[in-house]
Amino acid sequence: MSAGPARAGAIRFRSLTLGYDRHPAVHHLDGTIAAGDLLAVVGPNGAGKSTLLKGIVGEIRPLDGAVEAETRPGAIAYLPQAAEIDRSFPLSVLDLVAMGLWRPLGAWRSLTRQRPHLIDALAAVGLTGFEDRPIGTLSGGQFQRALFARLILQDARIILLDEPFTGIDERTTADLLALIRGWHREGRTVVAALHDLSQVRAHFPSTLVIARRPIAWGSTHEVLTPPVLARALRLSEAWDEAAAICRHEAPPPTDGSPAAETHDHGHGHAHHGHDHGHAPHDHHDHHHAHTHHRAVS
Ligand SMILES: Nc1ncnc2c1ncn2[C@@H]1O[C@H](COP(=O)(O)OP(=O)(O)OP(=O)(O)O)[C@@H](O)[C@H]1O
Repeated sequence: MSAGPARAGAIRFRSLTLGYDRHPAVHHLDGTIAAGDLLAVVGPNGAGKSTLLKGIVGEIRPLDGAVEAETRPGAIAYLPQAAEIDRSFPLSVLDLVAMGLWRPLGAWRSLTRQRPHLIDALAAVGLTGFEDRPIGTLSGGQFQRALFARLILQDARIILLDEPFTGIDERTTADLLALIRGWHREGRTVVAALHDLSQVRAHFPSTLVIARRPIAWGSTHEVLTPPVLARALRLSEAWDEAAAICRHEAPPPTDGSPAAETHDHGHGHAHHGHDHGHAPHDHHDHHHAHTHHRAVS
């Protein structure tokens, strides 16, 4: 891990602890996602994968430590889990995809000149001719394609995907994986929370295994081993939801260094809410010592 500010496209964690209502959900994560990495985040249900992505994009603020990434508006694109996206809003496919241009253009600028880009993005996801369809009439796979078209237009250097293939048909999954590989070839940083380990092995060169805390981080073939997965499951099952105590671990290797499991070193310390003293969703608390920190590269 380098000592300077996070390089453009890189994401650095400094003893990061994230949580809700003062209960930590991800503990003491240290390390750097290298610019241009294609990283899978895997772990049992409730392991903190979604929480980590929300912490990176700044939707929730650290209880402790920091995330450092590029601060330029639009530098990070984030696709939440399908369940978190409201499809009942009366938007056309074109309107939905055009939202990807809000950052570069502003919400109310004319899209007329951008229409060719929108049409190209729809073609890239196999939705040519769907421009005027209300989003509520799309199948799950078609809706996910439209969201990927929006990501194309966002043109972000860092792309975060939360379970992008859950409930999605095989053909759509294959097409969207091809888009992700294209983003990787373009040098973008892609981080995806995933649960299909064979998919991870086939398409993602690096993997971070978490179970509320980092278990292993490195090249996928070194990380996705039976002992690591068994340990993640064991720790996850043993997790006490009510606990406000965590154990600090040695940081896992990052940036392509050989994978290794992380180990407890018995340094338990308190994570009581009053030690941190702020509501995680209060984005206006400028006085708190542990604000979400996104360093300019
Ligand atoms: N908005 C919230 N408020 C309170 N607790 C939450 C909230 N969102 C998540 N949690 C809790 O944080 C922990 C981590 O959840 P998270 O959704 O990050 O896990 P995950 O690995 O993405 O799980 P899954 O694979 O089931 O989606 C869980 O105990 C969950 O109940």
